[in-house]
Amino acid sequence: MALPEAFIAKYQDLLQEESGPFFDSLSGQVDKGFRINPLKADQNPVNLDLSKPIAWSKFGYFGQVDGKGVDHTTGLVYSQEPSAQFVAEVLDAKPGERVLDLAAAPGGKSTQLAGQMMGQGLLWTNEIFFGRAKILSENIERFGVSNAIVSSADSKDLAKMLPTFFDKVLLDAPCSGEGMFRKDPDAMTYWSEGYPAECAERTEGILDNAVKMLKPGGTLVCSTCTFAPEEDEKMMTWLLATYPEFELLPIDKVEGSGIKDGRPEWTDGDEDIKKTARLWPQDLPGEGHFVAKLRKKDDAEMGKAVKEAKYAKFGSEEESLLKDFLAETVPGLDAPMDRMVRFGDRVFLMPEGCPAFSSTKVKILRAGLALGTFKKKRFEPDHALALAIHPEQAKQVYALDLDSEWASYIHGEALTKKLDLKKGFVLITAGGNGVGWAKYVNGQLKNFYPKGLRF
Ligand SMILES: C[S@@+](CC[C@H](N)C(=O)[O-])C[C@H]1O[C@@H](n2cnc3c(N)ncnc32)[C@H](O)[C@@H]1O
Repeated sequence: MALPEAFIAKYQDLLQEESGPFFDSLSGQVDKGFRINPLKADQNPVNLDLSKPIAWSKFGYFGQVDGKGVDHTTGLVYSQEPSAQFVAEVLDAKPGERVLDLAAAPGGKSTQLAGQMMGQGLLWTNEIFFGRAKILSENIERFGVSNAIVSSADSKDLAKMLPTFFDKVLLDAPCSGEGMFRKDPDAMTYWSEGYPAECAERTEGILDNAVKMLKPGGTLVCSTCTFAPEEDEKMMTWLLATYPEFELLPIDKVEGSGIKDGRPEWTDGDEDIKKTARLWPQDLPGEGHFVAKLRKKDDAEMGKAVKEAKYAKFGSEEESLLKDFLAETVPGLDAPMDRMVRFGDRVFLMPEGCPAFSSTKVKILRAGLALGTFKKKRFEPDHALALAIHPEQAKQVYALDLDSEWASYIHGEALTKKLDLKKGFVLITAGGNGVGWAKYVNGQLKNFYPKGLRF
């Protein structure tokens, strides 16, 4: 791998005698990782080995996921580079909190935060580019997240809509990506000597909006996957000088992990910057990352109050259709009528304390848990519901035989089988977790696995 000459010169100068091991590590092997999803009922993977845990990630392991295997398809695992798994651990979202992931696609950190929140509270996950937001939304669905709003918006429009709304905000900034040179050599083609400064300018603009959405007393985590001080330590120095209501918080570097302090000498020399964290590929089995944790002081200004969403009541015919569906298909689901809302023909179970969607500039791709769709005199379950519930919440369940039935189900085929089931919807499971729906009719399980996902 030929590193850009200006990159070599820059890090020889910054790292001095450490630069040898640093450059050597960039031609070393890439360590792959994944996380187990604590939202799922059965947390024992079918095909993955859990013998190599990642020290800094509660549900993280070293290993490579098969993107077409049972573990990935049921949302039991999320494939994520080991160092990247440290970021959400630092934010440490709690059940019941309001959490924003501002630059979230494809969803590595958002799915990890969702696992910390265990379905309680509100996870707002945003991506500026609509195409990437769609991928984020699919990953949120596969992971079985029921309390997320997925949006596509510029941070300035989101900040107008949600001032001082969140307990915790993550900005995983779009950066110069130097930390990914080894994993993704294409990242080098975008790089030039001036690129980190350009990225830093963009990040300042995003941070101007991120800080507005955080409550007084709230926590902000900023991360990058670059080594560039312009986007890391210097960015934090800029933030603290521009927003004096913020202070740095120390990060637990997990003894023995190889995670290092930030470098005061690469910014204004203030020793406080050591509270930030650097993950270097020469020090640990992972790619390059930077993480900073900050607190907005309690006496910081509050923004204008954000209105809570109000939902229209269902007509009596629709309400009874919906109630019958829930009783006959997912009797174990806690779905109060006052949190259900209809968008077109689809019905969603909204997260608690959801704000009103008051800006047309903020496009909402997913709101809470999609329950299903009204079809004339019927109600059909949504694929998202199969991934979000545990098998014991469903009235009828059929566990696929992984050797003889998995491939045909995922391919969209019906299964002909005499089963002790009533006519109606059946949750199909694989490896102990929901993977989709089927309808049992006349000794046949009609396949409801979405056409766009079949393989
Ligand atoms: C480092 S990536 C996020 C990775 C993600 N957090 C994860 O863990 O999967 C940064 C994201 O910022 C988005 N982005 C680019 N320009 C942006 C801008 N001006 N404002 C907000 N986000 C932006 C990129 O499209 C990209 O998805």
